[in-house]
Amino acid sequence: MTPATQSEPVATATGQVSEAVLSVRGLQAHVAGQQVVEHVDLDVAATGVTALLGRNGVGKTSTIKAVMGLIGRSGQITLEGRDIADLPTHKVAQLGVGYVPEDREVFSALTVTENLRIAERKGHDHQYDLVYDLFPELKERGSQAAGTLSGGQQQMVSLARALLNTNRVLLIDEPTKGLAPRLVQEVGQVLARAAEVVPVLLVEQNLQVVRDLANHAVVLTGGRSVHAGPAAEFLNDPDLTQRLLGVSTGAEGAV
Ligand SMILES: Nc1ncnc2c1ncn2[C@@H]1O[C@H](COP(=O)(O)OP(=O)(O)OP(=O)(O)O)[C@@H](O)[C@H]1O
Repeated sequence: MTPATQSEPVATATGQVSEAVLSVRGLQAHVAGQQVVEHVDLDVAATGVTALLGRNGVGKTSTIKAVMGLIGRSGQITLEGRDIADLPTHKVAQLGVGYVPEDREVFSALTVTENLRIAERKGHDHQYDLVYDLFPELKERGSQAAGTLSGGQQQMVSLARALLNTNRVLLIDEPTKGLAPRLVQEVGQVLARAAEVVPVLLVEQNLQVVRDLANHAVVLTGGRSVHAGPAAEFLNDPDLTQRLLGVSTGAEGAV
């Protein structure tokens, strides 16, 4: 008998991923009466990291917020084939869509441990072993007020809160923003380990981090998805990155 083979996500001719945990089609979203997402199609691959890229203000954060139901949206959003486009945020989270917001949103006055406790989702297993294995420092600093942590440490708390619950997919918005190079590397390593247990949609401006982590890339311009395909292929095309991101990336190793 032929052993069963694990199927790998394969990019189709249109650049979409044939095996996706989360799929978005024709997404539109509004903030303060303004249409900030015009037409986004994207697939988050069932394994590894899918990067959501684009220049400032093209709608990356708004796309993620729209998936979470945090801003008004229309279009198709499916999680493992289930329609979640009309669900409120708490239901989307309950179904296993984890969200790590750009501004980290830790509760400053609460301790690190309290920040984790408050993130425990009802009806889910809570993976404290995984979290403390990834972030030993958070155990050591359990009784410290989160507001007194450094930016990098607060980012760890934010990631840990999402990883605590068993997610089907994690949406992570600019986790390395404003961090010193050493911390960028540290966060990158944590993300790599996180992506071994849960597929990730990652908004990230640091293209070296994208190069290190992402298998697939979706690129937005002006609220629209305009490119999807293998991340390495995209990053190795200096003309395309210049046109879509405004930066020219070179061959392997040079971002
Ligand atoms: N609360 C708001 N009120 C008005 N306009 C907003 C608001 N939030 C976002 N926008 C606008 O929506 C557009 C998309 O913003 P969004 O934050 O989604 O882009 P982004 O690609 O994530 O940008 P960045 O990379 O700078 O974080 C921008 O033009 C932004 O100015």
